[in-house]
Amino acid sequence: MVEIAVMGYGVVGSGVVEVLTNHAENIAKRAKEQIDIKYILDLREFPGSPFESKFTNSFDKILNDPEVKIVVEVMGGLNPAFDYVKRCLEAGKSVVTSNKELVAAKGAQLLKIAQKNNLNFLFEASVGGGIPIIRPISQCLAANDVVEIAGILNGTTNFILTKMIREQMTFDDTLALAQKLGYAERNPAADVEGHDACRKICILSSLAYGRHVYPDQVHTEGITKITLADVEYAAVWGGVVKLIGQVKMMENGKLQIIVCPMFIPRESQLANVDDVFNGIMVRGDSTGDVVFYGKGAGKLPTASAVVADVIDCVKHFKARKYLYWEDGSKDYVEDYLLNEVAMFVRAESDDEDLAFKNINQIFGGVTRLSRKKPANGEIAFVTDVMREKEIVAKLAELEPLGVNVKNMIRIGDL
Ligand SMILES: NC(=O)C1=CN([C@@H]2O[C@H](COP(=O)(O)OP(=O)(O)OC[C@H]3O[C@@H](n4cnc5c(N)ncnc54)[C@H](OP(=O)(O)O)[C@@H]3O)[C@@H](O)[C@H]2O)C=CC1
Ligand SMILES: N[C@@H](CC=O)C(=O)O
Repeated sequence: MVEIAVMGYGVVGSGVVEVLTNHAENIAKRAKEQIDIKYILDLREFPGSPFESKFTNSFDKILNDPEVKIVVEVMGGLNPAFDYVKRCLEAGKSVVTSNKELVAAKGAQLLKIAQKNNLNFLFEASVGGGIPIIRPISQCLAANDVVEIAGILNGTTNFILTKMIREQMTFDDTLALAQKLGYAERNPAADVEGHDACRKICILSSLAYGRHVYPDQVHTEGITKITLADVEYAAVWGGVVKLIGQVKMMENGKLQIIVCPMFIPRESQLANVDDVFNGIMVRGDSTGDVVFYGKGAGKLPTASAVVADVIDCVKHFKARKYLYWEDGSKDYVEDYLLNEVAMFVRAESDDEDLAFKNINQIFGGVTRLSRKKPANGEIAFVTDVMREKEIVAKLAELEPLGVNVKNMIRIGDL
């Protein structure tokens, strides 16, 4: 019998307890040991719960109980999660977490402590919810040099964009529904401002390239500026708008990494990834493109990934699973303004013909887009591929000529 503790009884934590309870027999067969939840840590009390006797609000009780060999951290956030996880590892307990904020900020440090103590620190659920992606990158694709990873990494924003496009639901109503369904972060700004997707691409990059990429090194934009006009222009252009996290290894050894909404062509494998689903494309030098698809958020899909890690810990008490990356460095990530990109631009002008005369002169030609029922003075176009800083400079030149930019969306080469 292996005793474990679950810290956090929210969406994911309650799912973990449910999966471990409902599938106890099969899980025991796969782990070759019975798994017992000895404690559930939460700030709240749950009177009448079938697990009432297991609840505690004392972390020390878990930390100081030598019978507890594995701790599942599903509280979220950095504090006190970092302190608790670090102390559990130092006390000889393996840790499983779904907390991407923690892994993206402190992964290298926690992996080092786990390695030093010959323990496991596993986080399959931290990227892609129920989709297996951490193991495939670290094990199944290990023979490849990873050329690029690009994906729809946030279920909430993909759900919002899908509902806005298909059902004309408002942003606020769709976000409220995503929260009710347990998809959104406790502070949903992390979803809609792109920080959650940023944390996930940082974890994937760190894993694929062996050095920590910190969230503040990644240029990140969310979906709050996307309007139905942009969605219509994407369709006219021949694609859809998706929030994408993308990383490529450059020849100079630096990473090109970004999180932002992109126009992606209808033929792209990611274009039809809708609702709460995530899609992650990993391009290996030997495999070519490998695409992972599934539910990226929600109670049971996420719990499934957490419990799989628990089983793996039980099976590997004496042999560490190899997950590791080194600390990062300041100059590891290329300035995003140096990236080569084509850009969709939506702007406003009093004189459309004059505006396009100036735009064509300054950009040396653009592709003009038009939609049915544009707003008064609305103009839209797609630039050729050039360094992003050149695009920004050219748009700045156009401003005094009466072209006021309303939104810019990168064209994804996916
Ligand atoms: N929801 C999802 O689909 C997914 C979530 N994740 C990640 O999993 C983690 C958990 O997410 P989720 O379950 O949705 O979050 P919830 O907010 O639903 O659950 C967190 C739980 O932890 C409890 N908690 C918070 N701080 C403490 C503390 N100091 N001591 C004890 N208990 C505490 C909370 O209690 P209280 O409510 O009383 O504050 C709450 O019950 C997050 O890191 C999230 O990013 C990952 C993949 C998918
Ligand atoms: N809020 C996240 C939850 C899973 O990681 C999302 O919507 O993807």
